[in-house]
Amino acid sequence: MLGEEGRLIVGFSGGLDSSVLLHALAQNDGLKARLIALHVHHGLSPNADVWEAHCQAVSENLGVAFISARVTVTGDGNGIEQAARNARYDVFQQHANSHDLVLVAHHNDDQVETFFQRLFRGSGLTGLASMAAVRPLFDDSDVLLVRPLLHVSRKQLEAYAQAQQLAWVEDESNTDTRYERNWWRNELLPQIWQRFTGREESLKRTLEQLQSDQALLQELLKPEIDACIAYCDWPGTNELICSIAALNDKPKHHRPYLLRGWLAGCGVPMPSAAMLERIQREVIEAAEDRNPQVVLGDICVRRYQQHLYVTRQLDDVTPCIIDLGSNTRFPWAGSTITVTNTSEEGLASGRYDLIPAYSCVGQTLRPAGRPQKTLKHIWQENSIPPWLRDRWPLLLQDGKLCAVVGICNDQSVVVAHGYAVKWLS
Ligand SMILES: Nc1ncnc2c1ncn2[C@@H]1O[C@H](COP(=O)(O)OP(=O)(O)OP(=O)(O)O)[C@@H](O)[C@H]1O
Repeated sequence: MLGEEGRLIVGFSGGLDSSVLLHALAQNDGLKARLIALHVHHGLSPNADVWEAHCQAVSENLGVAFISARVTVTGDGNGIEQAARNARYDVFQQHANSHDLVLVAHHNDDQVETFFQRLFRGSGLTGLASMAAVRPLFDDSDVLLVRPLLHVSRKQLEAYAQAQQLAWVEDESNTDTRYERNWWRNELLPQIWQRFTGREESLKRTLEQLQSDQALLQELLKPEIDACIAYCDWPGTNELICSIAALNDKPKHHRPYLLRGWLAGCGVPMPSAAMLERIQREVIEAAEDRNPQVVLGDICVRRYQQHLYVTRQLDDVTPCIIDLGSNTRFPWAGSTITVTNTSEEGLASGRYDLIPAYSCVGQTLRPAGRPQKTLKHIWQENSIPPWLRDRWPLLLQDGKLCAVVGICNDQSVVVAHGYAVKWLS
């Protein structure tokens, strides 16, 4: 899989698994020159600095390039595990390019733990198929994440580490059974294997079968999913939207699979059957005149003009004064507004109030050569989705509405050399 220019970036925690992976790869001189040990310092453990120093020392001993990246992670319980994983994968993405492979040291015992965790979450085929040996780092990423040790057991890794006299760090949280994975690992799976001695191979085969069933299903569904998907560029909105007409065109029993495929493309990991059912009943089938929505964790699925959208929670906005003559970028509702000089007609430089539309009730605006417009007209004419209307940024000069950012300017403020204003997502 590795092209001539590619590097092998190993996610190196300093634990047993990634220590074995890094050591084994470094035994090959050809690969060693292309190896990078990438450590993510999550700052969650009081020992985080010690682990980082350990990883650096091991890498140097092996003669492997080492990078450490510090991240800030917040949350609690299982939430913090997910937040740490997300932060880690963002770091992997930042350090890799499309020629590189990112390697992590998940092994067969991890795979089995993942399977049982998902079984008790009511996952379907996609979830139960557990971790893929190779997949894109993110759905829209051109970097591959590879798990070369997925068929190797923890016992085999321990045997290798002992034979090679490797030193590794133990994450003290690994014994904390408040974390779901640790409970499976330390409490239940040992009992299962004691009762079903030698059955690891059967479970391995089951998982392989589930993976190939899943791959086949994805291949067969891809053309149908592609037919349902369109692109949009609203701020705070995932760029993939789903056409309800296209969805309804497909057999009813295909629709949950198509919704799942669309949501996976939006980076929403494995929604449950109950969530898909709610999207169908409360959003797709809601009355015509409604603006239905279903909240799933920190995202929201909405309907607008016969399309389904995934939106983030939009940040609050505070009115501010901006100077178009000097500044060019302003944070807004988790987005950024850019104001650029243009030779086309635009706004005169000077000081403006930038306010969200909800605090500008009743104002009207007259685009050049057109009749007076209310904000409602402007939203409708430009198909602005309802959830963005209240937060849309408006520019006021001396208390008078002069521009709906990125959409239109009032004729009174148009000058020959001005500024174009754009709301970036
Ligand atoms: N701090 C870290 N820095 C770099 N890579 C890491 C770090 N922690 C974990 N990894 C990589 O991820 C692999 C899996 O680690 P771990 O099982 O702790 O992570 P996880 O993403 O929480 O996995 P799971 O999905 O199995 O819970 C490790 O073998 C290692 O390759």
